[in-house]
Amino acid sequence: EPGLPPGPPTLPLLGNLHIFPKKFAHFKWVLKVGPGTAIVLTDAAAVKELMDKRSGSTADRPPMHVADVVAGGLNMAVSRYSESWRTLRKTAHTILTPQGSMKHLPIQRAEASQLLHDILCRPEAFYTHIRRFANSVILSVLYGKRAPRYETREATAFFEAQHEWELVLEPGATPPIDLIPILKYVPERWAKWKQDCAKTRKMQRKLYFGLLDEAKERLSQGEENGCFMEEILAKQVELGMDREMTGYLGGILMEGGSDTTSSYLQSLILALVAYPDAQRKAQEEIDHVVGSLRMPTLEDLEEMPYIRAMISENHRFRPVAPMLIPHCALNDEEYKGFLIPQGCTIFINIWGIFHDPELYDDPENFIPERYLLSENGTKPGADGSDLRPNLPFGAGRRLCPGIHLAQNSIKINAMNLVWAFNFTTDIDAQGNPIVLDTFDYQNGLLTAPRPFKCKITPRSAEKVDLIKQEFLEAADIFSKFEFGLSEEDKEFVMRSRAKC
Ligand code: HEM
Repeated sequence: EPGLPPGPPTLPLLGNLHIFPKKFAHFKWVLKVGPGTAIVLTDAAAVKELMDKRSGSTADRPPMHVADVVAGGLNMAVSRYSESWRTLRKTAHTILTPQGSMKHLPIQRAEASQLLHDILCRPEAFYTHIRRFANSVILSVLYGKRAPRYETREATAFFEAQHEWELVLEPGATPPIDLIPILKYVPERWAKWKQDCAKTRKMQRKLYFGLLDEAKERLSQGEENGCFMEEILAKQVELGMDREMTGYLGGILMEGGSDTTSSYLQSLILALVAYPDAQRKAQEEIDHVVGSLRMPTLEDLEEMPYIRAMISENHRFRPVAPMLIPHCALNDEEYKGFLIPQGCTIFINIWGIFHDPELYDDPENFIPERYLLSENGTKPGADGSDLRPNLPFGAGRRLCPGIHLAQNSIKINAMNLVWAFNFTTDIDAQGNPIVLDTFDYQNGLLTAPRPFKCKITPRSAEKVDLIKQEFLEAADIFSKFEFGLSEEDKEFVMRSRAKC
């Protein structure tokens, strides 16, 4: 089409939907998605100009009928640029400020100490320990109620609801309703997608509103513990938040905060195993700054440039959301002579940017040192001025509102893990090393490494003692978040403490 950037030829109706990459995408130009146009930005200068500077024009999301059916348009991450989105977003910001997020540091640290302890007890289950950690932190921060086990009722209900939701969202899972709106009117008995949406809606509502009501109940009983929902409930009218919005805000923050944080940490472990030199350097640094007689604290990170570089490198190497979440143009925009038409979908291909050999030396390898050379890790002579450290968290007005909370979790755990353990290649039943494939990732908007095997061993007896001690001391903090635990949960809590 005249004025649009160059793109591949299109098929009638479905446009380029058939070639839309399901795997890690690394592509540049325009795709036609149905009758609408989709533009992929793989250029930091374009992201800065169009997504950051002209964010007022590019902060919409593409229409998504299934999201309206499942969450009544109140799922903040995919909802249109609307009055209700602004209210949800403003409410999230009032609580998730840098200071607000620091308020939750004690429970984040306590949960991080359980993560170390869980890994110590059952290293082979590290992958689900991490998932539990991330979910329990966000449950505690939002609703004041933790999940001591991966199998704890709320954690399971969340993972199951999330799984259904992801199935609904998977490309090809639903007919192209947003392109052919008449499909909306097919009766439910002939439209499996409608049944799937109804099921997802039911599961999400049961969990989100159930947790909200429990927090409300505890508040009325004078059992508050400073969680996010208590603050919202106290200011509900002033914030313009009704019950529906409050329920769905909790839901999206849980969705946004759970598997993203765990994906990051799972990728970090994958990288540490695959790049033993980087692991060794991080360990040397932390041993020098922290030693074996105490656990690391957030303040220590200031003295650990290598570990800070490793954290940035992990975001670059395996970004959790390689294409962010698609944006949509509210107005026609022009960029370098090309038209970005109103209503077009905009993918921000940060994967492509982060793996651009023009910007990075040897981009396909995990090399923390690059972030010691320049703030954005770019190679000598390359212009990195259009990049910014929080690019993995999104762009413009859609920038991740959970960024401060997420960064605290990442920092604490990155330090803890390299301080506590050696991560090495495991061997299979025949005694051969299990070589990890650092490309073996789950597909989707959000990605995570598929479960993988590695060997995790504590680095010293002193460290084992410190982990146990810190975990025992965390019991006090946990007790404020342990409500309505099942018998199995209680037994696990007792048993794991006794094991110390
Ligand atoms: C490693 C951790 C995390 C990463 C890498 C991450 C990344 C992202 C990205 C890339 C987006 C899309 C931004 C865009 O479209 O431009 C996003 C949106 C969002 N994130 Fe996060 N996130 C993380 C953790 C969290 C946490 C802990 C929370 C909640 C406390 C959260 C809540 C959200 C929400 C609600 C949105 C939707 C915002 C909107 O559309 O207005 N995220 N995140």
